[in-house]
Amino acid sequence: MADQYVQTRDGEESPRLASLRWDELPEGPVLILLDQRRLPAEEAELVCTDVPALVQAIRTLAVRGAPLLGIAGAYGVALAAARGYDVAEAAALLETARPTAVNLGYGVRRAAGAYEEAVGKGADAQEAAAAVLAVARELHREDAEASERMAQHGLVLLDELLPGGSHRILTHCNTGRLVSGGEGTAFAVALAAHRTGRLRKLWVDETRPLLQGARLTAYEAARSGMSYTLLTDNAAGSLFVAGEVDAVLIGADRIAADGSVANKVGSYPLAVLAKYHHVPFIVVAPTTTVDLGTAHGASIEVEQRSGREVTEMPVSRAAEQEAEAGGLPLAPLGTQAYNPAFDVTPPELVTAIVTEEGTVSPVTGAGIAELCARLRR
Ligand SMILES: CSC[C@H]1O[C@H](OP(=O)(O)O)[C@H](O)[C@@H]1O
Repeated sequence: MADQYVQTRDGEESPRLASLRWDELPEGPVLILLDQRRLPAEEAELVCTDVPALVQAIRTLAVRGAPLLGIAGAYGVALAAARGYDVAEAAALLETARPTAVNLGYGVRRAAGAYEEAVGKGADAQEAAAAVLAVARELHREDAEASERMAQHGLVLLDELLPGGSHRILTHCNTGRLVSGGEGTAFAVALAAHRTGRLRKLWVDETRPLLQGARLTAYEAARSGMSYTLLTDNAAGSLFVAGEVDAVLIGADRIAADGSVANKVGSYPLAVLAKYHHVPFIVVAPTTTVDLGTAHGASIEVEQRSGREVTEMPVSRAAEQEAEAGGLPLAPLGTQAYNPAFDVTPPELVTAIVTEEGTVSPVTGAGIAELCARLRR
């Protein structure tokens, strides 16, 4: 499917696009991805028939976003099992495709564990593959349910923090349906506010260099009929000065045990601005993003990406030409660029962390631990 992007009629939500789906074709099982590199100009699908193709899709952000990476990783293990590839090898490849989002490793290990358990109980290859697919589908469903619960917890928090019920929310990167089994994380809260008449404006940071905000969040906001305005990342400060931001809502890729939050680069400066201007800075993430095994934010590995993402503007071209061709130069040839994909916000700058299990505020290690303890009850 390569439909041209359609503008949503005001007030109507366009049908939900599946960011990822499993299918059984005559030639075998496949994982079909909505290629997020081509949005918003083109709703193109990417059909993955093996794990290397899925790893490449993850590395190039054809499929992206912490919760969806966990789901994609689990389906990748299911694809390996269903096609008779070495599952342990596939899991190792998938788990290391991108380093920062903890969800990826969680989804892969949960699926690979189901395979090992099935084989250990005497399952044959087909039965073991079915067990893995069942876990991938369970993870997909759990994330959709988590998304709904985060939206409700987020609405309650906004009502508490912002009486009056007409919110101007600034968001960064993309945290909607395109990164989730459901309606997303931070964007799901904004969507719930929109649906209940509480959203006055969604301010959308473009999110350089890959423009997840301009290309994806604006696309999702348009399809949802929201009132939204795009801004360059460096314009956010003047919005705070103008008193135009009631709250910041962002997602997360990894939350350390002390409450430090790794998220798309540019999140930390927003947290500092929010603190200075006494604006709530709210992180929305499922508990699959919490990593008690990482004690502090300083221990989170921040993915460093190619400088070409900064020095070149991708030029839309047929997917098969994507790999070798360069983009439109934005800097002199040979310019070196610093391109961390994420930054880390310390807990003292975070007003609250909203998860499907409830909200942690103030954000402390003890609060994070208590939240995770609820999971084990
Ligand atoms: C729902 S959290 C999504 C999270 O993932 C994004 O990173 P990327 O686009 O590189 O996968 C960004 O950090 C978002 O907050």
